[in-house]
Amino acid sequence: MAVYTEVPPEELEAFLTCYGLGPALTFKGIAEGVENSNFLLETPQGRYILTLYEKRVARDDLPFFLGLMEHLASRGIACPTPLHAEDGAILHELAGRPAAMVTFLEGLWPRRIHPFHCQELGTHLARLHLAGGDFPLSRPNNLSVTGWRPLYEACRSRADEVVPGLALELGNELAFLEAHWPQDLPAGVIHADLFPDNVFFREEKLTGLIDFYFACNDFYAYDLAICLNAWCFEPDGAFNATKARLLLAAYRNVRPFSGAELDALPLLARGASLRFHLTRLYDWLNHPEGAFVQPKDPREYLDKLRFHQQVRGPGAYGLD
Ligand SMILES: Nc1ncnc2c1ncn2[C@@H]1O[C@H](COP(=O)(O)OP(=O)(O)O)[C@@H](O)[C@H]1O
Ligand SMILES: N[C@@H](CCOP(=O)(O)O)C(=O)O
Repeated sequence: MAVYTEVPPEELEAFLTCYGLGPALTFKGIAEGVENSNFLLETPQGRYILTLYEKRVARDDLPFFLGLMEHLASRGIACPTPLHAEDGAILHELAGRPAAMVTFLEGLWPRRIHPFHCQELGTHLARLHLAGGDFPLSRPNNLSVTGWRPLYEACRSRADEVVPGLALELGNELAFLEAHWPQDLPAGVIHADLFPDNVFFREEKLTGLIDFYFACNDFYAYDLAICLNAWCFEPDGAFNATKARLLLAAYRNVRPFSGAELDALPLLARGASLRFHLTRLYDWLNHPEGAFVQPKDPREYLDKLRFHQQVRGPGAYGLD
């Protein structure tokens, strides 16, 4: 359940008045999500999502995230559009937290991934990358290679409680990635967390991309590597090369990638595996007793990492 902060009704009413909206016909906390408190709001003017930003989202990053959504939406990307209040600002305060309202997107995220989902995703990811090309703000990826060692060090002493020998295995992988991480692939704004629960579909068409709160500037192909991991493994852990081929082929129909990007994919996929393994491992080892958000299993991403360590070239992802 991701409602960390409750909103008193009188504060909500005053907040909505600032947007020229109101009154709330319904106002419900949304159980899904991890980072922030989200509410579905119905008003006579339509449906909106109200988000209160919790501790893990830095306030200074909010202009980047909200500005990016506005920029992408204005270029036809199916993402939430932030609402401006009557004072012109997007970001306000509610119940003691930074707060914003965005448009509601139709569709549902897929609980079971079919090949057509991967194909649609590839097309829309490439469009997102192109549309972000002239976004004027930038934000470094603090969860790229330089961010992994502090996370590793924070987990190291207890990692073997999760998998015997894990601290050594991760230490070796980290050293390898630090030594070989690419320097100069094509880069720009990436989503950086485009998991199935952040992508909505209706019938077989993609209708929405949400949750831009890890978006940053990094290699475009790293975003693809994140998606390969999140969309192209079956629940039993097997890699599905057909899904990967559809994802990558649809992407390159819109934004062709260079030979260097293609060659780097196995390494980027290892890095993307380590990134999500480490954040999950940290949360697994540090979540408070009785917390209402269940931490995700870090072992899933260890298995993905081990798969990519065996890959010898992009052919394993269904490409030539
Ligand atoms: N713009 C939107 N339109 C429709 N539903 C949304 C929208 N934004 C968020 N949601 C709903 O809220 C849930 C949590 O949102 P998300 O951004 O993933 O939260 P968190 O950042 O806390 O992980 C989503 O799974 C979805 O059900
Ligand atoms: N996608 C990450 C966790 C981030 O959660 P989200 O609800 O903000 O997408 C993972 O699976 O580890």
